[in-house]
Amino acid sequence: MSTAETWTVQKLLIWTTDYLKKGGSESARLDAEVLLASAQGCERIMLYTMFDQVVADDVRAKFRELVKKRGEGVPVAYLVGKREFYSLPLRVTSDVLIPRPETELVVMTAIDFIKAKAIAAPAVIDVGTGSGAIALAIAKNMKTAQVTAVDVSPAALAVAKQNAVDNKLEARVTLIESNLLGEIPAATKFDVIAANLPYVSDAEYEELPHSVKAFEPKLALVGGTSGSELIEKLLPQAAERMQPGALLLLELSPMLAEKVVALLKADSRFEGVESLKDLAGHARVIRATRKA
Ligand SMILES: C[S@@+](CC[C@H](N)C(=O)[O-])C[C@H]1O[C@@H](n2cnc3c(N)ncnc32)[C@H](O)[C@@H]1O
Repeated sequence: MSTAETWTVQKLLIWTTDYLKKGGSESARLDAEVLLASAQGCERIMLYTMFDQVVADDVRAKFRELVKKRGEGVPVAYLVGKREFYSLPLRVTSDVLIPRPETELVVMTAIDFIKAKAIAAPAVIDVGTGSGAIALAIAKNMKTAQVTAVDVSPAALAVAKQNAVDNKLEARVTLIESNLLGEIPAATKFDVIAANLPYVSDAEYEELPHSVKAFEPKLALVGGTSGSELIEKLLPQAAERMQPGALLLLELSPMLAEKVVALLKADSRFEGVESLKDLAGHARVIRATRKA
C-alpha cells in the first residue's frame, strides 16, 4: 500500500484480500470489506457503490492500522467492536467471547419451545451470558419474556449491559454476577435454562488457533480438565430451578455430547434428552426437559 499510487476502493480491497490471504485468513475478502467499511464509517454493502472512488488519506491510514492488526491475528469483530448475532447488533470487546453462529441453534430451539408451549410470560435464564447474545436474542424475539442473564465475569456483564441498552431490552433483561446459578434462589423457577458455558478442555485449549487463544478470554473458553466440569456442576443446580416441563439447553463440544447425554439420562429429574446437530452435522446442543 504505497502512498504514491492512487488507491480506489476496489484496488485497496484486491490488494488487502491478497495480503490477508497470504497471512492465512480464510475469510480474507470479507475481512478486507468489513475493515474498510469500518474505517470509512459506512455499511459494508455501500462499498459496492464506491469501487471507483479514491479512498481519502485519513481513511486509508485508519484502514492500514486495522489491516496490520488483522494480519497479526486479531479477530475482525474485536477490531470493529461489533458482531451480528441472530440479526442483533452486539458490541464485543476482548472481555467477551465473540458470539458464534452455532449458538443461534440454542436461541432458535428456545424460541420454538416457548411458541409450541404457548407460554404467556416465559421466564428464561442464560448462564454464562458473555456479550448477552443468547439472552438478548431471546428477549428481542419473545416480547413477553423476562430474561435473566448471569456471568461470573463483571467485565463481560458490563458489555452485556451496554448491549441490552443499545437494543432497548434492558427493561426485560436482568443481569446478575453469579458463579453458575449460585446467586439465583432455588425457589426461583424458569421455563427455559440456556447455557453456552466454557467447554474446552485444558489440553484442547493448547491446540486452539492463535486468533482464538491470544485474543478471546480464557475464562470464556476453558471448562476444566475434561471440559465438561462446569456443565456437570450446572445440571443439579438447573434441575432445582426448572418448572415442571421446563427446557434445558446446553451448547457443548461434539466430543462431550455423549457424556452429557448419558449424565442427563441417568438423572431421574430429566426426560426427553436429545442432542441437536449444528449446520456442519455435529452434535452441538443437548436438550432435556424437567420431569413433572
Ligand atoms: C463460551 S462463553 C459464552 C458467551 C455467550 N453466552 C455466547 O454464547 O456468546 C462462556 C461464558 O461463561 C462465563 N463463565 C465462565 N465460568 C462461569 C461460571 N462459573 N459461572 C457463570 N459464568 C461463567 C464466561 O465468563 C463467558 O462469558
